[in-house]
Amino acid sequence: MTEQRFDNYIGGEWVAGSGYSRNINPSDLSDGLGEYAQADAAQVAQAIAAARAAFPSWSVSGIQARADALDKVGSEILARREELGTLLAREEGKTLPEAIGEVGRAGNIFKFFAGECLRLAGEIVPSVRPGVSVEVTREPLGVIGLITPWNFPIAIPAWKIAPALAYGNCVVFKPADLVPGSAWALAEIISRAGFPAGVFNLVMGSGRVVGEAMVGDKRVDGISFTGSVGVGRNIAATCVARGAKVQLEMGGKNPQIILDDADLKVAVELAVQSAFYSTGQRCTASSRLIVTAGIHDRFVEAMAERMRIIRVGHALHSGVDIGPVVSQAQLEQDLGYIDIGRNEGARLVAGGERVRCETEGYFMAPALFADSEADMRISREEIFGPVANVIRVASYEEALALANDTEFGLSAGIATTSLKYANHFKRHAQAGMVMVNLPTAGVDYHVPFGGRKGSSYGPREQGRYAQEFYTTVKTTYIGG
Ligand SMILES: NC(=O)C1=CN([C@@H]2O[C@H](COP(=O)(O)OP(=O)(O)OC[C@H]3O[C@@H](n4cnc5c(N)ncnc54)[C@H](OP(=O)(O)O)[C@@H]3O)[C@@H](O)[C@H]2O)C=CC1
Ligand SMILES: O=C(O)CCC(=O)C(=O)O
Repeated sequence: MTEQRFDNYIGGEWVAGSGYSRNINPSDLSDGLGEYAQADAAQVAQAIAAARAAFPSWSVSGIQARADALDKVGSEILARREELGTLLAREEGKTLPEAIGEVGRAGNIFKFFAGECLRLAGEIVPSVRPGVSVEVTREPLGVIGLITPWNFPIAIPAWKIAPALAYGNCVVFKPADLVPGSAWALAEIISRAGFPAGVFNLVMGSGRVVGEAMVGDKRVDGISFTGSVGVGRNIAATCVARGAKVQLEMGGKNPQIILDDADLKVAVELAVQSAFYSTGQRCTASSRLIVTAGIHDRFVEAMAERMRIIRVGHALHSGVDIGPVVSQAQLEQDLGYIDIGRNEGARLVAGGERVRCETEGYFMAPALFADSEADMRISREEIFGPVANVIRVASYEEALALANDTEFGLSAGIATTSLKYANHFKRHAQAGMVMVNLPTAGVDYHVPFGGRKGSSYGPREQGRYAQEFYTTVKTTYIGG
């Protein structure tokens, strides 16, 4: 039976791809979600031209119209949360409750930025010259290329598309080839929300073809990217060379410190959440559990006990805690790190093997290593799967030093009942986001998101801080 075909959206029209690729359910490889268009470079150029043509009038469009359209998108996403969550869980493999939660987040983001349209403010400041006044205002950046990863198929697109449109930009959006279904559903909602033709365009296809064509095109004024460090750095190099604005969200090797005085139950629960939920496929996941000696053995034992009741299975089945890994390549990467950890001399406490379920999919048991050292590859490299390791330290000071000893700086967590250590950590953790007695993953949608060092580049995403990337500042001097 032939599967339904889903086309690109360019200049207000649905346009057939130059080819199609099949979207497959990682929980059940016999389940196809449809065939999704693959754009070629010519179609990308067409989408950029449509966005450029729409920009002059959209950039000065009324804020009420923008707010209404964004609010409509948000309302429809929220109303269809279960259906869209099912689609998302089916194509990406996170569990249904996680997927419905992500869809809810996407809906709320559109509603938040509907409000932000009305709140964009400027400044009037006195001049140092008599008889002159100075205005500082924000204007849209222009045409923005958005490149998103597979691990949050609707929330990450939402937190890039909504602010881009709210502040008057036109968008060319390239979702990850592994998860075009949620992106297409979002585009379809946007196509009916009242945005003029060309303001929003969807071009599906591979990073090598579609992504590179967008990044290299001089008519694209800015690129916002989330994904791997290697791809992000190449994108930045191209953008900087041609003077385009660039915003990157990349990897993490987020530390989770557990101090002797932590509540053991709280510590275990947040470590399980940070390391294994969403199959560990979050840039905010923690795969580095840094534990002080006084609680270390009790913590490892309690983790092993807790992991025994984690249920791995089909993302749509009830009672499942952790769905499959997203793809064969990612599964091989995760299992490869199990071998690397073993070969480095770390002790595998639990999990790490493939799991057979009633359907054929990319299932693996979450894995915990102990007795690992800070300089091992499993302690330093982002794994992006359900694999965590415990590093024993003697003191809070050693824990903090290790937490900061990484090329990344996205999220950092501490489990402690000590206000003194919590406050010190909050101040000295070299990360964009700090979590006290909470998992390193799982963030709010209305406050800044992003990191330091190798994790991020450019202005923060989300909340009102998003305007830093999606607008450009103008200073106007007015004489008498
Ligand atoms: N920080 C995060 O949230 C994420 C981090 N990662 C990390 O990256 C690793 C690999 O995942 P992967 O999906 O391959 O990540 P990538 O960085 O390859 O993909 C992210 C996005 O960039 C696109 N892309 C790929 N190559 C190019 C290019 N040359 N020019 C422009 N765009 C491009 C991808 O397209 P397409 O996939 O369609 O080809 C996708 O849309 C993971 O194991 C994990 O470590 C991955 C996902 C999210
Ligand atoms: O932890 C979260 O809520 C967000 C994580 C995220 O954005 C990511 O993994 O890319």
